[in-house]
Amino acid sequence: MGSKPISDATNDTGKDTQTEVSNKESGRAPNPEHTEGKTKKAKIEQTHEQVTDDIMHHPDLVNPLDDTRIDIKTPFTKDSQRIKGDKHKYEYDVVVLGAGPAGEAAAMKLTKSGKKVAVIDPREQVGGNSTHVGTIPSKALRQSVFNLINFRRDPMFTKAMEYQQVPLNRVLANARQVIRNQVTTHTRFYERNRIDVIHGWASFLDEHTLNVEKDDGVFETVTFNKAIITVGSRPYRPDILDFNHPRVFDSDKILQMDYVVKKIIIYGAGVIGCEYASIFTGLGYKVDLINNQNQLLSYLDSEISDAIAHDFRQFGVLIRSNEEIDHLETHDDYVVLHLKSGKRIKSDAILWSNGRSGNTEGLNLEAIGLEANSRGQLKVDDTYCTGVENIYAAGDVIGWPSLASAAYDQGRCAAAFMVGDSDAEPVSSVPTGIYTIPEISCIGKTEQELTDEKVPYEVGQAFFKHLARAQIIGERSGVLKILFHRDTLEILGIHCYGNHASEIIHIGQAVMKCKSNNTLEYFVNTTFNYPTMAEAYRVAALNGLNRVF
Ligand SMILES: Cc1cc2nc3c(=O)[nH]c(=O)nc-3n(C[C@H](O)[C@H](O)[C@H](O)COP(=O)(O)OP(=O)(O)OC[C@H]3O[C@@H](n4cnc5c(N)ncnc54)[C@H](O)[C@@H]3O)c2cc1C
Ligand SMILES: NC(=O)c1ccc[n+]([C@@H]2O[C@H](COP(=O)([O-])OP(=O)(O)OC[C@H]3O[C@@H](n4cnc5c(N)ncnc54)[C@H](O)[C@@H]3O)[C@@H](O)[C@H]2O)c1
Repeated sequence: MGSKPISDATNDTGKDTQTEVSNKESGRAPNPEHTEGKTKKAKIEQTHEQVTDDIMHHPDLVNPLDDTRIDIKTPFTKDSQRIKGDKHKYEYDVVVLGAGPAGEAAAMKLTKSGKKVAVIDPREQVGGNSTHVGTIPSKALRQSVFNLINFRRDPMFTKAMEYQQVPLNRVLANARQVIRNQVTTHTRFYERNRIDVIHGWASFLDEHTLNVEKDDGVFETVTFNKAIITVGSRPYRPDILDFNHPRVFDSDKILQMDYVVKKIIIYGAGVIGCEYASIFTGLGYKVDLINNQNQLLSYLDSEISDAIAHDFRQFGVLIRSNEEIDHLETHDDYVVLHLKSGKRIKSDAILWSNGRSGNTEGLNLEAIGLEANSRGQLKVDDTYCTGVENIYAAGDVIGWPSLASAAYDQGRCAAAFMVGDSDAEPVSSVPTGIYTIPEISCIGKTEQELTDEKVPYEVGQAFFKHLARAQIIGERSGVLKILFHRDTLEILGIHCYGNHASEIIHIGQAVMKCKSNNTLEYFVNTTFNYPTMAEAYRVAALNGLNRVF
């Protein structure tokens, strides 16, 4: 049965979140195949008739001046070839479950490889949790808050502007617009690539059949030769908390917060907890950040972890380390968090940000002989194949690293393995990009790891406050650290703290990827634009070389 799990109420359909943009609002006709399937099929058939065997032309390329079709010289899979697909008795060559980044990348790779593809998702819009409740709204919200902070800091405006707290859902106005734009862009990708998007909850009937439950309670079956499960994840909700209470939030529900608070508890100091700590302090809230461990984001380079903890304290975050929830007391206008250590914290609201679970329980995995782990995640091999040979999985539903960036690449790779690409490689190295204020980004090894492995490394540092560009744009804190082998000068790790860190890291990543040229000398022997933030690499490289004797 493809019934929606009750605990998913706010997560996966996203219908009751205010970030969901209706088709009406976005000005786009609803896509569902169940309402327009016949018309679309007719259109596709018409296009096939227009494709003659001797001329290769793309049906989407039309000369804007005279409306004639533009011939293309390179080989192109004609629709007539594409929709015939592989030789089998099923409706689709491949069905993709979930239209988030992993599902989209898989679908695009498959359709470009000549497969007939359908994507199933219960949301009315494509984009997945990433676009509707995860990456996109949180990053757009962060940008609005970042702008607000800079606005308040600028002496030209501070006198004129009486600072007031603004409810979160008002600050989200910009995020809603970004979501609309993203949905429009991605909807076009599916349309242009002639991928059928079916709206409904998918669950397995057997290894080649899905049951799809539509909004109106109508069920439909879809048959497929192969499938990719990219159903993503949702916030983990422990039974001891009542998420229906208006003062208890998770990272999905927080986007609906429509009242102003003075103080908020964030339980869980992972990436989501830390990013929201920045957002809330930027809005002027007092934050109690409850960390189960003794260090913030303990997998980071410890200097960077110390730096973010220091800046959080400066901005009014009270970090409470090594704490664990006992229970939560809820009242109409406040909550009290009771910790196992005996502490009690009173606050206007609580944001629970302690982990996520894979969306597998509604999939009826038993019907295909698969089982998810205790976090709802699926196990896959190096080709993203599950234990069932025609069923693959990618993105958050397989666990590591649970990032939109990696989900997209995993989806594309899973599809590449599925179609037998000889150069396909699983995703193995992913940079960290944490959008706190300031940002954090890293790639490669940390000092602690290199010390444990007894690698003779050295450190080169550049502090943003000394860079001309940073001074011009008003960056006060930030550092770029390059860790390199003191004998070979090979770059082993790059750690960046400061605004634009998530962009800056990619310069170093590119050099590290060039195996034979991966040395610190690249940054010394290359002229950088001036003034730029990228200049930090040259400054850090020279700083590091001065330590080598
Ligand atoms: C607050 C927050 C901030 C984040 N920030 C970042 C960031 O800055 N950078 C980054 O890289 N990552 C970030 N992430 C992580 C990122 O959002 C996820 O890694 C990404 O969404 C995973 O993509 P996915 O394709 O696996 O699944 P999702 O985006 O979760 O999409 C899965 C889709 O599957 C659908 N689905 C579920 N069940 C079914 C079913 N039975 N049948 C059909 N469809 C189904 C869902 O409706 C959903 O649309 C953030 C996450 C959160 C929560
Ligand atoms: N900028 C970014 O890249 C970004 C931003 C936000 C979120 N994310 C992704 O979202 C994911 C969730 O982040 P988070 O901060 O909520 O948590 P997290 O994954 O960092 O974990 C927080 C804590 O919850 C525990 N936990 C995780 N899943 C659990 C489950 N199902 N049941 C019980 N405990 C569980 C973990 O062991 C950990 O102690 C992360 O994997 C992160 O990669 C990324």
